[in-house]
Amino acid sequence: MITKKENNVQDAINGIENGMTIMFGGFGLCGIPENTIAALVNTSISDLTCISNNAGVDDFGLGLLLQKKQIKKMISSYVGENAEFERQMLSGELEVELTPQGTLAERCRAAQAGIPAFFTPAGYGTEVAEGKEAREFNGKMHIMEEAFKADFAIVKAWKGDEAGNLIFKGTARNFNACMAGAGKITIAEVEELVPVGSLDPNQIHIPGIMVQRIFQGEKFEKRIEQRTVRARN
Ligand SMILES: CC(=O)CC(=O)O
Repeated sequence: MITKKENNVQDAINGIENGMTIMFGGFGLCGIPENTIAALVNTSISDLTCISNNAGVDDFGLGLLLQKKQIKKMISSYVGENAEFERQMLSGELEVELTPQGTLAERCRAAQAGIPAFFTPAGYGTEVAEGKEAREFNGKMHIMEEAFKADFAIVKAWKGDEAGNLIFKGTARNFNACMAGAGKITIAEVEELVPVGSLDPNQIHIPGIMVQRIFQGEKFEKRIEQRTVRARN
């Protein structure tokens, strides 16, 4: 059996370089690959294009990479809770491509499944449709969206084994499930890395073939409450 286990996060991120396109799983502050993000923050890697549902908050998630100005472009759906993101976008320092949330998910899933493009009605007649092929299906206009092309996909799971099989917990499944296998190399950080054979095959959400590198994260924060409070204020 080929082991995909990396001994630490530094080994897991080997090969990530300036200017690359990287997908990050997570929704809200749930299921964020935070150990990998922390390791990237400790490098001088810059000019990244990040594909992620959100841009984190000021002190968590992709917000940490934004603070260090390591991101050149964000492709996201929901970006409303990060002051530094807003500042960089309005000043023109950061390129931003906003995309409907379902389209974002499907562009990941298409990349995962090897489907080059698909048609969706979301965004037709808006700025999102600019420059895209439009076609009518069943009396309704659709636009063509292309699968993402990412150098790395970085996901967070609850449990995984050395063959890369993954189990997510609760809502942390979110974008992690459609991003696993959607980059040239998928890195999975897990709360618990277990020997092959110890996961119940019926519980596995992502088969190991989608994952090239796996490691056990050292520290996972519980941040849901903090963001709920911020959002209300
Ligand atoms: C509302 C959302 O789309 C959640 C997020 O911040 O990812």
